[in-house]
Amino acid sequence: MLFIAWHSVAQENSSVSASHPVSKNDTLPLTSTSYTDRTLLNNRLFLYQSGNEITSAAQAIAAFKQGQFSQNTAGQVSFGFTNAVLWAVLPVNVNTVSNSQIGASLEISQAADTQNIDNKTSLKRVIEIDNAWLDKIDVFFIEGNEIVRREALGDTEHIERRVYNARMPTVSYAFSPGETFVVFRFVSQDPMTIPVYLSNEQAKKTVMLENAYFYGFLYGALLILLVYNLVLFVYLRERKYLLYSCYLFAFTAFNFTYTGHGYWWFWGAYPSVQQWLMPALMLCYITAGVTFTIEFLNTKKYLPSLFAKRKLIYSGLLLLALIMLIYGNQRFAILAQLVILTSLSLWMLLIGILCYRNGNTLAKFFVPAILLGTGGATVSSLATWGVVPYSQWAFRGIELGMFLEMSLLSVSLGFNFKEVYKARLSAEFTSRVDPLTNLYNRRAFSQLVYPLWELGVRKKQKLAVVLIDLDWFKQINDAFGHDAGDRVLELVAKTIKERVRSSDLVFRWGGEEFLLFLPDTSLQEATTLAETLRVAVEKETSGGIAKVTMSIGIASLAPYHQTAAENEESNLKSTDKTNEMSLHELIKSADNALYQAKQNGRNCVVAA
Ligand SMILES: Nc1nc2c(ncn2[C@@H]2O[C@H](COP(=O)(O)OP(=O)(O)OP(=O)(O)O)[C@@H](O)[C@H]2O)c(=O)[nH]1
Repeated sequence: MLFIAWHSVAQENSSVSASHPVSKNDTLPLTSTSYTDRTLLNNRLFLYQSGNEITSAAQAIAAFKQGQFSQNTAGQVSFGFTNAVLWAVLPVNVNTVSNSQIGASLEISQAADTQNIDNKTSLKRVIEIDNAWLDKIDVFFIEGNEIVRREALGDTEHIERRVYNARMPTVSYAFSPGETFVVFRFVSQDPMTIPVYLSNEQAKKTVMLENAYFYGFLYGALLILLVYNLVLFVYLRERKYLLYSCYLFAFTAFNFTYTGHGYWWFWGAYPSVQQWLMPALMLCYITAGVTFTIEFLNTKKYLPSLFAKRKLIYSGLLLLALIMLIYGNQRFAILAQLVILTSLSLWMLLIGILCYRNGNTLAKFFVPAILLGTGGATVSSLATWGVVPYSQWAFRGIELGMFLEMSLLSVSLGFNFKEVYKARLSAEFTSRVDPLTNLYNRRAFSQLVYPLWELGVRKKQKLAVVLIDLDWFKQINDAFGHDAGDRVLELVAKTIKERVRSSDLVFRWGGEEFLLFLPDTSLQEATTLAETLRVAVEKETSGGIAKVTMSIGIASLAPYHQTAAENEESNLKSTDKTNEMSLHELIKSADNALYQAKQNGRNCVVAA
């Protein structure tokens, strides 16, 4: 049936000449129990790399049988950047007769692995090429002299051409008893890393499940970090968080291109998109990395020379994008950007170190984070180039490294959040406090007093306002200097603050004027306190720079007995304007009393 299905496709290639039989040792002996686990097959492949003379699978098999292919005994996985076509042959032998052991294992009862086609028992296996970015992958299955099946698995093909639904190019085949040649033809402008795996269906499913967990965890974590940082951006309005989210997003999108998730899930129906998305998203990732580094490390402050040149850097990236577009060669684009990607990591590292040396505490997270990311990416690149032995974990180095990098950067942004929060609290505090006397300033008045005022009025409590003005203070300044005047003001503030209740609010109301807001205090109690303060300040200052006396005016809110209707109305309008007016009037009244105290010869207390 497979033969019929693919016969028409294979017409041009269908005659295979067999001049020299292949030695038995060269073939892959396949039994129902062999190669069930996922096995890297590269050392069983025969390779032909000497040029582009071979143009069809038939020619490839002929050349193979003439001994023009050489066995990949080193198990080579990486073939670098090459425009050349790479042909590979995998000879497979399902032996049912001569070997009793093999024959015995070929029972129909091994239903998962065997299949009965035309009364012949076949062995079903899955061939997987563990690289999602290869442009063209043609796989031919040749039995006898016939090409019985051909699959086109590269990412320049429409995804619907793939019969096997998997992220990586995969084909499932039932090998008939006897000899089958699997011929591969690879073409790509990207780095040619070609790990070929053989397994049974179950093992393939297990690997897919493992990958689903791995990428589920990776993308889940990246998504959480992205949302977390977006929320922080909305809350804190700090561009750092937005840029970090963009950096995360750019990495994830770029990752989608080379892991094959993008092709598998999104743009498989538009294969030409994939070819340009890879360099385009790599460029986005680089730009996001540069912008994030400049902002995150606050280079404006810690490395101003770099900050001044940032436009030059962005222009360089734009120029690169233009050259790539005009040059129009994906291979060039990928190569150029791989060079820049490596430079980017080293650049980020260098900027991190310089900013750290210039005192940026955030850089102490940034440097190890970039080291982790770069380390992972380097391992992956080296595995891609074949410098370190290929393994799935080496291939995933970039993702693991980036995950660690992103996590560490998130920790540092959390740390930054704490710093920003502390700075904000301190800014809020300083904006409400007078730096000379450490008393509340006038700005803090409405924030602190109105709620207490509203509550006091509502609960019909006693409230008092005390206005204090130092006498002849100008003379102290004139006689001893402004600094000496400041010391006196500090001493007066301290003396007052030490003698009031913690529930009382003390404000520096003007230059040498203080206001005390005393909740739950009657006029009588406020007068007693004012008298105490007047005496204390005179006493405390008499031994210092200059003796200071104070004039004090007091006003109080006698419990304001509202009628039931008024009460209900003020309950409804808790921010009733009349309350504000009343407070204003109360202060005015204290001010009048203070004026009276000045008129009475100063150094006295007058209650309104
Ligand atoms: N050293 C110092 N002086 C201040 C400060 N704020 C206001 N002053 C001074 O306080 C003085 C207030 O002078 P006046 O308003 O004439 O009042 P006065 O000399 O205290 O006289 P009376 O209030 O009438 O008793 C001015 O000389 C201001 O310069 C300050 O923060 N430090």
